[in-house]
Amino acid sequence: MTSPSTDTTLAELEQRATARRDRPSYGHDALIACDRLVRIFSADGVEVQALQGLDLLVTEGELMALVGASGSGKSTLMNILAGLDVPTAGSAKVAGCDLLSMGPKQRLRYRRDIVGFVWQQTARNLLPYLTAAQNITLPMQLRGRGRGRERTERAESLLRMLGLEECRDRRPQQLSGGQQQRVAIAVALANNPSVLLADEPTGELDSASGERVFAAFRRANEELGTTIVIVTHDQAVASEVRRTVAIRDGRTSSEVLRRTEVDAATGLESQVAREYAMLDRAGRLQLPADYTEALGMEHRVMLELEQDHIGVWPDDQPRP
Ligand SMILES: Nc1ncnc2c1ncn2[C@@H]1O[C@H](COP(=O)(O)OP(=O)(O)OP(=O)(O)O)[C@@H](O)[C@H]1O
Repeated sequence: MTSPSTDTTLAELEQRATARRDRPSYGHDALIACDRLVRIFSADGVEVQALQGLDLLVTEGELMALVGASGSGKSTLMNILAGLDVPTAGSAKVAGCDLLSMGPKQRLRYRRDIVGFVWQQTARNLLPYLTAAQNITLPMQLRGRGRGRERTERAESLLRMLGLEECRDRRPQQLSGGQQQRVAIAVALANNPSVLLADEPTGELDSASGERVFAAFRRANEELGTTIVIVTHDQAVASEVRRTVAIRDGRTSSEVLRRTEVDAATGLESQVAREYAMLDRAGRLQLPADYTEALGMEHRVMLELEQDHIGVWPDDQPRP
C-alpha cells in the first residue's frame, strides 16, 4: 500500500473517496446475490463447513444449473435460498430480501411469495389426497390470493402451459413420476414467485420423462420470465442451460457458459461451451484438480503477471 503523495490535494482525496463510495455494491443488479456465504453445522461436537465463503450471482430471468460432487454443499445452498435454513455468516439476498436478517413473519412471506420449490422426491411436492388442480390452487388459497374462480383459472392456465390438461382431476398416485414433477412445477409457480428452485427434479426419472420435466422448466422461464436455479446430476439438464456453475468444497469453483454461434459461411448454428474458473471476491481461484495433478502442483505455485494473462508454474520449475 502506498500512502498518498504530498502533492495529492484534499479535493483529490475526497473525489477518490466519493468515487469508491458511489461504486455499485457487489451484486447490486442481481436477483440472487450470495456474498462469502458460510454455513457451519455442528454435529456431535464436530464442525462441518458445508459452505466456505460461497459467491454466486444470478440475474433476473436466468435459467441456470448448479452441479457438484456429493457433499459439496448444493443442498445446503438451496435450503438457504429457499428460506428454510439460515447461513452462519456472509450475505444472501434474493429479490431484495435479506436472508440473514429476516424475521419469522418475513420468512414465511418470503417462502410463500418470493420462492417456489421443487424437490427430488416426487411424493414430497404434492398432497396425495388432492387432485392436480387442487394442489395448484392450494398455495393461492393459503396466501388469500384472488377468488375461487380466479384461482381455478390460474391453475388451468398453468396446467395448459405445462401440457398437463388431462391430469387436472387426477390425484398424484394416478400420475407418472414425470407428470407429478410437472404438476409440482405448476404448484411452485402458483403464486408467481420471482425465483423457482429445484433440487434434483429429474433425479428419480428416466431420461425421456426427465427431458419433459426440463422442457416444463424452460417453458416457465420463457413464458413467465421466472428465474430458475436447478441443482442437478443430470448431464442432459446441465448441458441445456446457458450457464452451469460448479460447486466444490462449499465454494463456486467453475462455470460453463454456452452460446449459439452461426457459421458465417454455411449459416449453420452450433453450441459453443466454454469453461471458466471462478475468481472470488478475495482474489482466490480454485485450479481444477486434474490440471494441478497433471503438473504435480501442491501447496505452492509460482505466478507471473504477463501483459494479458497470469502464468502459474509448479514451484520447482525454472521460470520461463
Ligand atoms: N444438518 C446437517 N448437519 C451436519 N452436517 C450437515 C448437515 N447438512 C449437511 N451437512 C454436511 O454438509 C456438507 C454439504 O452437504 P450438502 O447436503 O449440502 O451436499 P450436496 O452437495 O447437496 O450433496 P448431495 O449431492 O449428496 O445431496 C456435507 O459434508 C454434509 O455431510
